[in-house]
Amino acid sequence: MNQPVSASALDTKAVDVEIRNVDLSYGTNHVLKGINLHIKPGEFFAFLGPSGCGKTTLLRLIAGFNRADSGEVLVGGQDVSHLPPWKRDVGMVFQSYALWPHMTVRRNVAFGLEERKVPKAEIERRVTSALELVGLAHLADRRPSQLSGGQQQRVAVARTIAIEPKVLLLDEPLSNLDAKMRVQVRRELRDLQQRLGLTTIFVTHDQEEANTICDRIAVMNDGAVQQVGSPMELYEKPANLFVASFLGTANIVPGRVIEEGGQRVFEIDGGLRLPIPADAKVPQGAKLVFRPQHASLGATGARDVSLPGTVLHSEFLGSTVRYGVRLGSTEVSIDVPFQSGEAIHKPGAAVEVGLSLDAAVWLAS
Ligand SMILES: Nc1ncnc2c1ncn2[C@@H]1O[C@H](COP(=O)(O)OP(=O)(O)OP(=O)(O)O)[C@@H](O)[C@H]1O
Repeated sequence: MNQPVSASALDTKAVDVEIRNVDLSYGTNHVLKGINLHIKPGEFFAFLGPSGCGKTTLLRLIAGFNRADSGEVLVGGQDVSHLPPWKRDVGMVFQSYALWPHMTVRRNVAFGLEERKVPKAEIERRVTSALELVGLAHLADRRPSQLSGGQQQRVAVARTIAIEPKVLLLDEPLSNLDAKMRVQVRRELRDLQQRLGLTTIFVTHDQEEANTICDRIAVMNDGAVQQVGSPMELYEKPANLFVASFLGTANIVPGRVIEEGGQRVFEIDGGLRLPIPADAKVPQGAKLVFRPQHASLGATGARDVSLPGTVLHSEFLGSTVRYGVRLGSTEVSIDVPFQSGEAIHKPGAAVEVGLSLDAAVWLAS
């Protein structure tokens, strides 16, 4: 998909997508719970969450394959909640690609346009443009079985963009590819999306995939949106423990807030204490959360507090060493930059754990 082909051959105008107060149940299974989202025109947006949290159900709702029990879906300001899929100007790429095995690549891409009774010359023009955009023009006469997984995925994308949707919906489009292809194809998808400027919604349970290609992410759990933000916002300012632990490694340390000499202090389970910064918000029942790189061992860098810990194990990762350290009664992960020739602490070693309080947060579940 990396040919320098102009996207202007296909008519794709960016629109926004709004999901308002959507609820959906399958029988007694309440799958989507009061979803509100606003996806901006031209945005590459991800629904990210664990298996079964409702991502695909929400995507299919936007496509028109599912109906909400209540709430609305707006595309470009128009309420499409009661329109069938083919009248919504949205195109969906399915996880399985759903290509016709007996048709050539060209016929697969043309099929949706023929169904829509698009004039022949127009079909020819759009199919050629879509195949050029995904870099498959030279394979137009092959059948899907004669293509690699990545190429089949591109056919599925070409077939969808040929119908000139206003919104592109991608349901785990990389899940059938091996790890190396996934990295390549996700870059191609991002590149294509930017050239087309097409509002795109991407479903994945893989945080790295969402982080690397999406502008913003809605983190979902158990049918509800937990937080919406850029990958960096979600990583640095998670709204709750679920988001903190779903995006990257987070140390989650239980304890309680106590008063000591007129100052709030956090007493970690196991008895260690650290001051809580005056401006820190600490919800009821909150736990201390920090990333492995926001702590240090021994004299490696000045930190705000120093607490005694015991090394449990270590992993040499090349540029860093990841230590498992007991802090109070909790095990935490601490990443220490590796300096050539430096000794690695052995299990059982007593260490001073330095903590940067401005990078720590207190979060409730
Ligand atoms: N057609 C259906 N009938 C009944 N229950 C369904 C149906 N489709 C999905 N579900 C249920 O709805 C919930 C959400 O499913 P959904 O496929 O939206 O989750 P998901 O987050 O996309 O998961 P995955 O990453 O595994 O695809 C699950 O409990 C699932 O079993």
